[in-house]
This record gives sequence, structure tokens and C-alpha cells, in this order.
Amino acid sequence: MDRIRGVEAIVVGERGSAATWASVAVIVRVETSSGRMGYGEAVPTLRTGQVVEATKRLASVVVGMDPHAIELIHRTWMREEFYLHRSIESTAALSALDIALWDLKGREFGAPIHELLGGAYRRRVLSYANGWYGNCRTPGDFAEAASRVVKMGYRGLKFDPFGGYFDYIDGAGVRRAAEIVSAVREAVGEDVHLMIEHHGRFSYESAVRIADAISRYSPLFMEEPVHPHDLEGLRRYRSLTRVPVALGERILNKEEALQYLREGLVDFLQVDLTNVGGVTEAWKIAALADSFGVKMAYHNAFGPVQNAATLQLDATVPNFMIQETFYDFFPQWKRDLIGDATKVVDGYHAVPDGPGIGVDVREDVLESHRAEGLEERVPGEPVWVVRGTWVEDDASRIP
Ligand SMILES: O=C(O)[C@H](O)[C@@H](O)[C@H](O)[C@H](O)CO
Ligand SMILES: [Mg+2]
Repeated sequence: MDRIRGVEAIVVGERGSAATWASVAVIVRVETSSGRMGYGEAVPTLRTGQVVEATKRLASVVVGMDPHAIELIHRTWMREEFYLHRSIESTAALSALDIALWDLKGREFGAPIHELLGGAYRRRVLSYANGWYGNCRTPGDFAEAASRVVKMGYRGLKFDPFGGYFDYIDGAGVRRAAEIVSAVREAVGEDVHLMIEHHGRFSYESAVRIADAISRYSPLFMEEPVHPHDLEGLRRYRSLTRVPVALGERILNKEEALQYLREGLVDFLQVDLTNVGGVTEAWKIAALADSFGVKMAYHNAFGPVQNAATLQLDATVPNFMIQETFYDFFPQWKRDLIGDATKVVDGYHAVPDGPGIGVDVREDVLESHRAEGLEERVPGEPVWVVRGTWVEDDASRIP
């Protein structure tokens, strides 16, 4: 019987090819005893070393197991990891393995993952652009870049107009952000979705003032308006504002997602396949969200294997709304990694119909971009920024 023979986390990247966190990806390759290969992807955000170590721990547990037994592997890992299971490193390793095992399963049965789940609900996926606003600082910069993105066919744009503010934002910061959003709205018109990214960095009091200033521009959602651990602040934000909320990129399992759903704290759920438990958990969470009338808008910021796997879920989840994509704003090597197989056309990703994740990973590009240990840091620069949108004097705005 076919068994898992090896699980390898391969750090790939090109120093300086994008923002620090975006210049690297963690691709996980699973090999079986019959020589079959499956590919997954883990969260790279400046923890590549820890994720690689967690993947080695995971490999020591799952080598010899049946690659078909995905649920059993999830539970076995939970039991093995004990305290560590509630960590992004541990769930990132499991998530990448899960994606690779679904890739293997699809290749074995000759079907794309969405066929193994609920079948095609849609053949193309409405996608919004992120990563498009590099080097934008003024309202004019953002408006000009936004117009270019809409001309590419996108019907949705996400951006972070808050520069270097953290925790507290003063009146000047709120005015500057509102001017940026106003300029983008003016440039793209009323029918393009605008999503306002807060990167989970404000107190509820600041986030409420931001909502009061920006709601007039009809954002589709306000993303991570308060710190991700600040449930009390999110409850207050919800009671004091009338704007839709999106969050989820830092949720690690379905039980965490349920907490937000039960309390009506989220309108668009953005869990991420590469850290929430892969295809298996992200699919279960979509059903949970559906029972609360919440739409799915999976987080998708890292690499081409994540992007392809996420499209497989988008293809079959009934309560899917809109898909984040950096695809056109990836460094070229990320598109090359899958032979540029998931282009965005007229604002939509087509659903890949190949077996498994639907695309093939180019082993030559994988090998030529190995970058073990690549973890760039720009002193003082926040981890989340899109390159060139953080200016030195922003540091003075952190109280
Ligand atoms: O919604 C998103 O796509 C994320 O918040 C990105 O903007 C972050 O910068 C990235 O995930 C950091 O690793
Ligand atoms: Mg985000």
C-alpha cells in the first residue's frame, strides 16, 4: 500500500523581489512510497525557520502513514503537538501537508479538488487585487494606481491607507486615510469594491473614528479593524459602527472561527488555507459560516500553490463572495513556479481543472529559487507593508 515516504518544506524566494514577507514562500512537497508527489504551501510571514522546523517534526510523525487518511493525520498531529498545536508554525506545517495530500488524492483519482468536494458551483472566481499600491503615499498616487488596476479588469481593490500608525491614530491620520479612500473612490467610480485593510492594528476607539470617516465611501468591508486578540474591542466596534467587517487570516482552526460567527462579529470570513488547517479545515469553516449567513473571502497573500488550492475551494463553496489575489502583483518567480497557469482575466480567476490543486509545480523553478533562511527584515518597518508604502517619519506616529 502507498505510504508517505517524505515531507519537505522548501523555502523559495528572491531577496528584494517584493515586500519582505512577500519575497519568500514555503512550498511543501510530499512524496509517497510509489514515487507520487503532492504540493502544498505554508505561511511564510517571517517565520520560515520555525515553519520548516515544525514541518520536520510533522514528517517524523506522518512518514509511514497512509496519504489517503487526511482526517486521521489531522487528529494524530493534534495529539502529538499538544501545547504547540495552537501555534501558527504547527498549523502552517499541517496546512501545507493537508493541501499536498489533497493534491495527491486529486492526481490519483484524476480529478481537481473541487470535484472531490462539492463539484463546480462556479467556473470562474471574482477576484480583488491586493499588492497593487507599492510606492503609493499620496491620495494622487493611490488614485492613479487604482485606475490602472481597474483598467486591467479588476472589480475590487484592497489597500491599507494608514501608513505608520499603530494602536492609536490621530485626526491627521484619519483625514489622510479618508483623503486616500476618497481619491480612490473618485478614480474608480461607485461600482468597484473597495476593501480597507487595517492589518489588525488599532484600538476600537481609533477604529471607530476611522469607520466614521470612511463609511461614506461605501467600503465592501473593513478588514481586521482592531487587534486580532481584542474580542472586547471588536464587540464595541460592532456596536458603534454600521460597516461590514472582514477578518480571519490569523484564525488557526474552526473553533476559533465559530467564536466570531456565534457572536455576529464578522460579515466576510477570511480564513487562510495555509494556516487554518488546509483544504480540510477551510472547507468545514465555509459550511459553518454559511449556517450564520456569513460569506467567504479567503485570505490569499503568499504564493501560487496557495492561490491555486484556494481557487479549488472558491469553485465549490456556495457562500463564496470574492477572492483576494496578489497574482498580477506577485514577483514573476511566483507565477513562474506554476507556469503562470492561473491568470486573472477581466477580474476573474478561471478555476483550474487539472487534477489535485489544478496546476503543476515547476520543479526547475523550485530548485533554482531555493532560499533557505531567507527572512528579510527592514528595521522599524512593519511586517505587513506593501513595499514602498512605509516612510521613515511614519515611525513617529507610533505612540
Ligand atoms: O489581507 C492580506 O492580504 C494581509 O493582511 C497582507 O496584507 C499582509 O501584509 C500579509 O498577510 C502579511 O504576511
Ligand atoms: Mg489582511
